[in-house]
Amino acid sequence: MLRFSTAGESHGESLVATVSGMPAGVAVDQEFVDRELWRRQKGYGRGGRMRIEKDTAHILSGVRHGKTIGSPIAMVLANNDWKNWVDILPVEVGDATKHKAVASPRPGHADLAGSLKYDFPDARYVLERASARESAARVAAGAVAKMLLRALGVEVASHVIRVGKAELGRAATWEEIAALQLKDEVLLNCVDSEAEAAMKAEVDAVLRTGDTVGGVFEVVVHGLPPGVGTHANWDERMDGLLAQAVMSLQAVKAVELGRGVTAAESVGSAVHDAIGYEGAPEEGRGFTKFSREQNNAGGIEGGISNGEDVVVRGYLKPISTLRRPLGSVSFETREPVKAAYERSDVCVVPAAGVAAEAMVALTVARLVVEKFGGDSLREMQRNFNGYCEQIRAY
Ligand SMILES: Cc1cc2nc3c(=O)[nH]c(=O)nc-3n(C[C@H](O)[C@H](O)[C@H](O)COP(=O)(O)O)c2cc1C
Ligand SMILES: C=C(O[C@@H]1CC(C(=O)O)=C[C@@H](OP(=O)(O)O)[C@H]1O)C(=O)O
Repeated sequence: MLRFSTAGESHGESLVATVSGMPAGVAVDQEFVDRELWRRQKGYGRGGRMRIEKDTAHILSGVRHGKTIGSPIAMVLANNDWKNWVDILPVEVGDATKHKAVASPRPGHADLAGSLKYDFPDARYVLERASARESAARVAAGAVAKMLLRALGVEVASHVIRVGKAELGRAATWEEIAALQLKDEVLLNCVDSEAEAAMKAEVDAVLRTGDTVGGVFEVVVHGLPPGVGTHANWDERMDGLLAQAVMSLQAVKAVELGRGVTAAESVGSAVHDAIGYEGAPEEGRGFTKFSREQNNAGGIEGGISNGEDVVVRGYLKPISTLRRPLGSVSFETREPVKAAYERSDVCVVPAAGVAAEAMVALTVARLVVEKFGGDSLREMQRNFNGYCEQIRAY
């Protein structure tokens, strides 16, 4: 089984990611991993921390001469900011000001719920791990999953379709989304420059007023054959697994598959994707002779991939750290105070999209490993190609 986990606090020495269950023989491209990490750091609206960090994954194990060897892959990502925090982090309980204590919890962050749960006098202990700094480690792990998927012809990419009230307002093609990932400048990771300018204006507005803004990203998986995931058990359905994976990202508050949200207010005949035969789909890899003219299902029916692009949207709430903070209560005096403010992002939709690509890639890779098996990539490719041949002949 393909599994991954992360460790590390935002201002601790390093983040760690481990990935196990990868077949042997997958080429690991360090440049690709670091470019994925670079993409997660970008986007208009990020705070000062992104000028301090330059993320790179140091691979410690599981790779030899540039290829996976079937053993767990461990990666370390240094936190450059750590050196500015070494005297601060070993917190002595009680001295709030000296130790960057966060003693007036921020509504929307993990501060209050986490302090209550773990019996901490100071939310610093909680927010260090709650911080989306952790998503950098997920992106390193996701890059490895992407390299496995790529070896089978499956690609994962994302774009931004809403920031605040500004939206893309049209469907983007796979080619447009794929081309975005190659750009050397990232503004809001939107395929349309006019919509992107409107999104930038949303960020500028909150920058002026000391507020924050959320939005929606879309992750697309291209080239996945039908038959990955299963309807047979609730916890093996691809839709459920993707929803959990993307929802687990910091600040994501809703996940949509295909046109799931608008489908709820439409009639069936307007939603479902009629099935044709002998017409190769315009997009996709033409795995079978069955075709669809539209993809409202988002590439999944019955928890099983149907051969169309898998389309997952993540809805982000606005960032909770506000320059003009909401009301809170002091942990020390229990008096009403303004919530804590510290350096913060104001818009992270493009970065969250990149982190969600990683989560989607890891989820799809896990299901692909389960379906096609194999201890080496060669064995897996043989199984994969044999299955593709079988469904072509269906
Ligand atoms: C890429 C990324 C960067 C983030 N940066 C910040 C930030 O600078 N300040 C902040 O308050 N929240 C930030 N967040 C969101 C918090 O981490 C998140 O709201 C918090 O951990 C509570 O979790 P929840 O929103 O999922 O309930 C960021 C989220 C992502 C995905
Ligand atoms: C460090 C990252 O994002 C951080 C996520 C984050 C939060 O509360 O989630 C708060 C901020 O941390 P800091 O106070 O150190 O600036 C962000 O910068 C990152 O994305 O790599």
